Amino acid sequence: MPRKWRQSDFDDDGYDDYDEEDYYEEEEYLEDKEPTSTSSVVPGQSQSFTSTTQPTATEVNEPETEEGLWACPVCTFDNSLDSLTCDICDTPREDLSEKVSDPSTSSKEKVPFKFDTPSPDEKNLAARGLKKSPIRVAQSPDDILNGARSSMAKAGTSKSISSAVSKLNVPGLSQSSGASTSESHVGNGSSSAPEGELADALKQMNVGGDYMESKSRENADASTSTYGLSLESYEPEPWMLKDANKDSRQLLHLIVVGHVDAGKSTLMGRILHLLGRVSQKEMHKNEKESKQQGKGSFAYAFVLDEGAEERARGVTMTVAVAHFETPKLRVVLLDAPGHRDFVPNMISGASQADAAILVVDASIGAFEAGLEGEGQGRGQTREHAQLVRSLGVEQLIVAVNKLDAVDFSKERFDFIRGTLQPFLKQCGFKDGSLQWVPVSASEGQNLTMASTESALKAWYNGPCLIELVDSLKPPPRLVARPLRLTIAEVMKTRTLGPSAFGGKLESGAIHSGTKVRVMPSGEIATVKSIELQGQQLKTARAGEGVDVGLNGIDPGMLAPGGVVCHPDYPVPVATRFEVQLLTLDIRTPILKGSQVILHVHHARQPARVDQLVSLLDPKKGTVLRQRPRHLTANQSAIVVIVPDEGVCIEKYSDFRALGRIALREGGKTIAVGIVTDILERK
Ligand SMILES: Nc1nc2c(ncn2[C@@H]2O[C@H](COP(=O)(O)OP(=O)(O)OP(=O)(O)O)[C@@H](O)[C@H]2O)c(=O)[nH]1
Repeated sequence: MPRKWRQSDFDDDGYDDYDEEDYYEEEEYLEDKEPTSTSSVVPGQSQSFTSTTQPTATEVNEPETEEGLWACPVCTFDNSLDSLTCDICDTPREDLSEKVSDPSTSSKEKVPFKFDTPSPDEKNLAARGLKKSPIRVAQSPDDILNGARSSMAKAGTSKSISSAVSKLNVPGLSQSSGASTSESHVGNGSSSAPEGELADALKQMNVGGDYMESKSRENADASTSTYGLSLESYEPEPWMLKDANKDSRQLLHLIVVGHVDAGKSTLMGRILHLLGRVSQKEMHKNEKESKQQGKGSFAYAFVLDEGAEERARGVTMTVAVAHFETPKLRVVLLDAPGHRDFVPNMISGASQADAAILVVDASIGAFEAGLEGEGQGRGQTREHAQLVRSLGVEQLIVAVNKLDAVDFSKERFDFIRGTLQPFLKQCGFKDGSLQWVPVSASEGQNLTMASTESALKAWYNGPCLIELVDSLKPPPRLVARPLRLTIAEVMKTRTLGPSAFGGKLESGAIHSGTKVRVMPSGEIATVKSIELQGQQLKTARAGEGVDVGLNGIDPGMLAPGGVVCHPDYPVPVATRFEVQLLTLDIRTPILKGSQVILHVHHARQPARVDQLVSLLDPKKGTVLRQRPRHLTANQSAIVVIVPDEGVCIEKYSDFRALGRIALREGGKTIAVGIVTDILERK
């Protein structure tokens, strides 16, 4: 029933020297702020969960504003009226926007690096937009479509749709209006204010020589894209928005991460079984096979661990994909491998995720091994938490598993929570986006209904795991942006044909017959058919994970890490780009010329650190030093990366999902970062 991504299983850069220490021990560079809202689930209340699997079109998310709250125009978070800026992304409150300083006179310092907070250029954009026009985000998808239709009727052109959409300022739907959100800002030209801001910041840094030369070269290139059109000129077609809100359930990609053997697959296998997504026959088969292999306790894990080697070793190696539904959500479940050898596969899965469950093993010694680590398989609780946050996941459920092994002890649960919470906050998870739940996967306790175990009931009457999942909020979907469909795996099936792939629509939409450009090759192809869980779809929109068959292209042109795009608005294939990095707990300094493995969405390839541009104060973001000689642990810096081959990448401020990177070396993640500029492209 679950699907496996068929990427190469092992990281190719060796693992034996993996070493873990406390990250961020000295410098808390990620600020903690207390958000104002938490789970909407009523403690103790059980809900029914269906397991229907009919694929439907993606909905457009609908930000709502509740009384006594103000909705952030950028991230849609509902803030208390006491907050002058958004608790999530720091955007100033609308009615205070007049007080936002003019970007042209604002400080040219780089702000502290925080994932998913606006970059300096995003902040300026938001500030300008807020000044120009009040932003209303509480529009329903129907309103959006009606507005778009009436605009269209008046003008009789598809152009009106984009202007109607941009007027509505719905995150993910707005185009290039001044009031656009960080996600909807689509400029890449050198003339844009953010670009000027960056150049000014770089001048302030007094960066000279070849670096500035290549910057100005890029600025000249950037005014027109590879195929002659700037992203700002993009207009969505009517079919992209039609029926976009057909399904009342919103789509959520949920990744399950955690240290090896924490019980991730067992937990998810058990949940799928309880929700009726695994037949009795299949379960009997799993029980029989696990017993035969002397691994009786892995019967539920075998629901997701389908590979022969995975079953023989009792270790998840690739990301398994399964689906289930809750009252509010259609959940795409991504079961990630916990073993350190398969972290690259976990990164690939995390780059698609909207939210995560971090599974922690409560057994004595096992929790400690996941966090601090001794011996071979150490510290993936730590590494996974950092990676999912750095890859854009904000909402995290911590499932404290195997509580049966510690007699459902409240003290043990409290100890784990007390130990892990400060670290997760340092990683950038806000208190309000963190939820904790005690569970036992093997005993089936507190998963889809309240626990029946008296030792647990004695001290816990909060929501069960699936209720917490139901309370997660899917992000806005970028339906009205140019198509970006990342390729996760390449396949060949009877129905999809020889040139087929599975991947996620990060933006835009496709239907059969759509012409697309496959990057990095630049080849044009036609969409033959689209499938979701083996069933044909006419249209797929941003947020969907689908399988797509193409006509008119050689299968050799498709590879994981590629991106299928609108023919006129292809993703840049960068050969040199600038990133704002955070180094992790590294023992070997990063030098100019250091060789690394670059990970971005599903792409991974060797790369070189070409320049160390500046070292930043991790708290203030101000430049501490230009051209540092090396980078050590827990530092923030601007660096230039040169991949061995061109890589499909976007500026973080243009398309977040394609602008987050991780650098690994020697089997260890050494730095995470965001793309701030593309300096050279193919
Ligand atoms: N006592 C106890 N054992 C559990 C529980 N959940 C899982 N296990 C056991 O833990 C072992 C590992 O479980 P898996 O589900 O394979 O763990 P995993 O985290 O998916 O492993 P990887 O994906 O390989 O990292 C198996 O023997 C399970 O039976 C639990 O709630 N209680």
